[in-house]
Formats: sequence, structure tokens, C-alpha cells
Amino acid sequence: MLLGCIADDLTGATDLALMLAREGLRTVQTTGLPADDLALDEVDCVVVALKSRTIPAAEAVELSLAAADRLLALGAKRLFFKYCSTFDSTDAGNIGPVADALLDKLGASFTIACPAFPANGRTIEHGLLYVNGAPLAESSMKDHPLTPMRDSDLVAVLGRQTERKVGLVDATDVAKGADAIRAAYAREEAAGKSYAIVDAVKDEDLRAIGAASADLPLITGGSGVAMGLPAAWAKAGLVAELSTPAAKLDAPEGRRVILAGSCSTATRGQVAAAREAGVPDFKVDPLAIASGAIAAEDVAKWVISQKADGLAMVWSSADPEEVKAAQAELGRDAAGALVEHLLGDVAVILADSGFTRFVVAGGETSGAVVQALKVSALAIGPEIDPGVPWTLGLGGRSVALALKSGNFGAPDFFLKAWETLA
Ligand SMILES: Nc1ncnc2c1ncn2[C@@H]1O[C@H](COP(=O)(O)OP(=O)(O)OP(=O)(O)O)[C@@H](O)[C@H]1O
Ligand SMILES: O=C(O)[C@@H](O)C(=O)CO
Repeated sequence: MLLGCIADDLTGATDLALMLAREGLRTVQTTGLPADDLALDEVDCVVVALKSRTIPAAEAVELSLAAADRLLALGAKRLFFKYCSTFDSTDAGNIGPVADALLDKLGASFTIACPAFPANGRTIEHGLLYVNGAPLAESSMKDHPLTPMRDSDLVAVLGRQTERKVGLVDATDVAKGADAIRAAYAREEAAGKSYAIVDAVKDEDLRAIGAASADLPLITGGSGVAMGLPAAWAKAGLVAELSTPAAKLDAPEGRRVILAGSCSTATRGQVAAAREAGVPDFKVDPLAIASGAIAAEDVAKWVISQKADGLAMVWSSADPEEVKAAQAELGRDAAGALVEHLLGDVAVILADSGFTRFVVAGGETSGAVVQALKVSALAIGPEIDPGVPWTLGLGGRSVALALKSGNFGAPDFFLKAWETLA
């Protein structure tokens, strides 16, 4: 095994695993630490999905170091720390503290921080992160239920999360290609910087950054920055040959359902599109769960009562005002946890009732569902939209899962995802 990856949420892990698989690495994703009996003889890369994006920083560090220890023990020669392409975190964590701890673990003094993912509208210019052309702090991320992002300047954001110095490798260097980028890393490190935010606005930039970063013991960023790594490692002889992923997933026979717990603009649009297309839907809200007005059994019963060969959708996706009202009553974390647990419990009842194909929207939500289903590892299948593949549960239940990052996917994602199943 060459590469060990630590992702701070489940859909982020899947996004990265897809990128690495698409670019030719034989990739397996695990939820939590890889099991002792995970077969690794035909694997170049293991992506460990944690649920550490919004937990206290000290706990995120502890979990990430445990994952690093396991990956290094399995033979990883490089580590990749994957966080969100919108740099989701609070000033108290978790990106800086985890990256600091991983640098220390590897005895390394420098790494990059590059969440750019142009295919999904995330670009970095002069260290400022843009989401579909709007500065991060003016994008819908300013109203995220758990990690509202109110500063677009990544040098400043990361600078508030670490005692170490944060520098910048901007487009002037990146446009000149891999050698110039490598020289810029050396310049930043010589100036006492432990991190460099790296500008990228197009895939070509990310491929050059990947080539320049092939020797770094630790790389941090979004899935985009992994784009150029497999080819660079193949060129350096670190990977024997690059493989081609299958175009369709051979999914287990059974019923299908959509579970949406993300409140992002993209997910709300996808929920609206599915409702407009006539998909039967059930809305759950945290206040109703808290009061006992609805329980997982009621919701699952409703799903099971829908047409067996049709689609059904359970959703909690609310606009920022509605989220704020629920949080004011219940508290931020409790409101989120109520919805996550309910959707996880619904998934278990459905899986016990013949449902084998699940589209789940939201990183935290996907984490809760996969944990509830006790799926410990995922094989990466074909891409549905940038950053979102079908996956197949390995070990435990036989289920196909499309785990969609909140902000990813075209408006008709919930309708078209099924076409990629064989
Ligand atoms: N109506 C609601 N009111 C308050 N919180 C909600 C509501 N619906 C969902 N939530 C919570 O909001 C959080 C959404 O986070 P989640 O990670 O699932 O989606 P996301 O942030 O859009 O996706 P990603 O992390 O992939 O970008 C979850 O904790 C979820 O339970
Ligand atoms: O990078 C992204 O935007 C996603 O992979 C993600 O981490 C969402 O949870």
C-alpha cells in the first residue's frame, strides 16, 4: 500500500476515494479504522473515513493519529488529510490541529493546504476560496448548520487554527508548472512557513500541484489536489500500473430510497426537483422528533408502504431560518443529532425490510447512516456526478450506497443516480 488517507467525514472520504480510483489507484474506503483482516494485497490506497469534522479538536486529533498509526503500520508511505473543499471548520479546529499533529507524527516540517475542486466550483485565487464564483464568506456556506464559514481568506482561517506559520503559493507560481511550484514550496519553507495555501482554478493547476507534491510525506486538502498524484507516483515507479474503474456498479437486488439530511442549497434544490418529479416524500423535522410526534418506525413504515418498484424520499433539509429556529429550541448539536439518529434508524429498518440501494445526502448524515448499517468498508464504483460515486458495502450488509456531499450533485441527482446501477 502506498497511500493512507484520513478524511474528516464520510462523503469527503468517498469523494477522495473516487478521485484516486478514477485516476488509477486501487482504492478501498473504510469507515473508522481498517479491520485487521482487510485484504490489502491488491490495494494501492486506503481511505479512512472519520466523523471528526465537527467534534472537539482534541478528539479529532486523537482519532486522526490513531488512523495515521494504523495506516503507517499497514505500510503507507504517504499520508493525505482530506477535509472539505469549503474548508469547513471552526476557529477552534479541526484542520490546523489535525494537520499539526500529522506533521509531527511524520517528522515533517512542511505541507500544503489546497481545498480547490474546480469541477465543483471551488477555486482558490490569492489564497481566497471561492464557491461557484462567490467568495466563501458570501456563499451559502455562511449559513451552514454546524460550521458557518464567514472568512474567505484561507491563510487567515488556517492561521487561527495553528501556532505555525501559514504561507501562500499563488497563481504566479502555479501557472509555471510543477518545477516552479516545488521551488515555491522550498521558498515558503525557508521563510519559516509550515503550511502553504496553494492557488488553483482549473484541473491543469491541480495536476501540476499533484506532480509537485508527490514527494511530500503529508498532503492536506480536498479531493481535487489528489488528481495529479497517481500519475506522478506511477512516473516515479511508486505504483506498478494505473487501473481503470468500472462504468457501472453491480448492485444487490432490492428496493431503493433517498435519505436527505443535508440543508445545503444543492441538496434543497435536489429535494425540490425530486418532489416536482412526483417522488413520494416524507419530511421530518427535529422539533417533531424531539416532541415524540414522529419516530423512526413511523417513517420507515411510510417508506415501506410506497410502491415497491418506485422511489421514495425522506428528507429534513430546511432553509437557514428553519434550521435556526430548531437550533434555538434544541441546541445546534442536539438538533443535528436527532435528525442523524432518526435517519440512521430508518435506514436499519429499511435494510431489514429488503431495501438494498440508498442515496444519502450530507456528510454527517451519511456517517450516521453507514454507522447504523454497520458497513465497515466500501468498494468505490462509478461516478454519478463529480465527487459522488456509487459504492458497495464490504463486510456486513450487502448494500449499494451513494453518499452525496451536501453541496455536490446536479439538480436531478436524486432522479438520475439510479441509472449508474447495472
Ligand atoms: N431541519 C433541520 N434542522 C436542524 N438541523 C438539521 C436539519 N436537518 C438536518 N440537520 C442537521 O444538519 C447537519 C447537516 O450536515 P450534513 O453533513 O449531513 O450535511 P452537509 O453539511 O450539507 O453536507 P457535507 O458535510 O457533505 O457538506 C446534520 O447534523 C443534520 O442532522
Ligand atoms: O470536499 C468536499 O466538498 C466534500 O468531499 C466534503 O468533504 C463534503 O463533506
